[in-house]
Amino acid sequence: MTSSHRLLLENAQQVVLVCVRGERFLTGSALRSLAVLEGASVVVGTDGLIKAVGPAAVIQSQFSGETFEERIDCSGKCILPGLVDAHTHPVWAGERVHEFAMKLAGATYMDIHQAGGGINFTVEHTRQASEEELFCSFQQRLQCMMRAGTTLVECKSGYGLNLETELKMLRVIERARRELHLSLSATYCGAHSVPKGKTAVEAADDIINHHLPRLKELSRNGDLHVDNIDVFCEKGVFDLDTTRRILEGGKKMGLQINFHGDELHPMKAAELGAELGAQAISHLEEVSDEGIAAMAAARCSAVLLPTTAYMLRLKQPRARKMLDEGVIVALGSDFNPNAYCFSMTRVQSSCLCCVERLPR
Ligand SMILES: N=CN[C@@H](CCC(=O)O)C(=O)O
Ligand SMILES: [Zn+2]
Repeated sequence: MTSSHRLLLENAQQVVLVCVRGERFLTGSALRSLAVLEGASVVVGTDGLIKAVGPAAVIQSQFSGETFEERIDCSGKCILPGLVDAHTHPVWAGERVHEFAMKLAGATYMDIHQAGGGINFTVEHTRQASEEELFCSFQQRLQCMMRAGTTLVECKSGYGLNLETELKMLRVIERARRELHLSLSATYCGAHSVPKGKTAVEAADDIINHHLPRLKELSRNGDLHVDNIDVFCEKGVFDLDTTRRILEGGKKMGLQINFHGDELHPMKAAELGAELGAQAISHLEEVSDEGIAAMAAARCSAVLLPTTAYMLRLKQPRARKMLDEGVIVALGSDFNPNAYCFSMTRVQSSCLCCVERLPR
């Protein structure tokens, strides 16, 4: 009996597989020899999963007599895996274009933040927005990302800070996970900023005593799927101690640690993340040498955000040093109202600024 498949991508000049031995990541010198097949075909099954990849002649004989809903002649073309955007803040209301003028006039990210703008401005607008309104703008943003080649997006909450709005944002992400054709990783980021009227310690207590237990309950019932916990560990936001308490609380309920660290000031966030078994730490413009070594040993991924460093006029993260030390390096667009970039190919080309050339 002949079986039917969704798609045959035939005879591509190149198929980029990245790795062929089931590796979850490549580090160090392995990054110099990506797996690339010349003259190859790909078969996609009716479930949307890849059924076979191999030399065009082999695939042709293996699948002769079988039917495909669609066949695409890929001669002269290159097939790439979908791009992964490992850090975004895509659910929000309230444009912040006025901040660009402030930055051009010399204000730093923290000047705007401390004057009540930045994240605080977005929090006020996001609290007022309806769930439907947030979903519609989020959906449009995800479509722009998909058009730019992204197929998996890490999406953070963090513009609510109170439980009610954090849950509203997570429900919007949950709905997109169920309704849209791309993969999402959901991150609870209730410690994105210290809410007005609270100290960082009070905000941390509220998260640990109220937010996390409610998230646990909703996850247990299958109402929400949250994968990661995040904190903005930064001078004037959450210091190392409050960051540790919040991350440990999240880890205890089964969330992966994936947080903002060592962005504007050296905080020893990388050292903390390595100690806590973090899955990933983002930014790292100010990471120490010891932090890099600790991340490499702990197999903790560095999520670099070169377009943000460019837009905020920060120094670029030391990607070459991280790669040479064996750190797992990933990239993110950091899409947010202050860093409006949908495209991972744009991020990749900006990253050339933070990776010095390899010696030949
Ligand atoms: N640094 C903290 N969070 C975001 C910015 C969010 C915002 O400015 O709204 C970042 O990763 O760059
Ligand atoms: Zn961020």
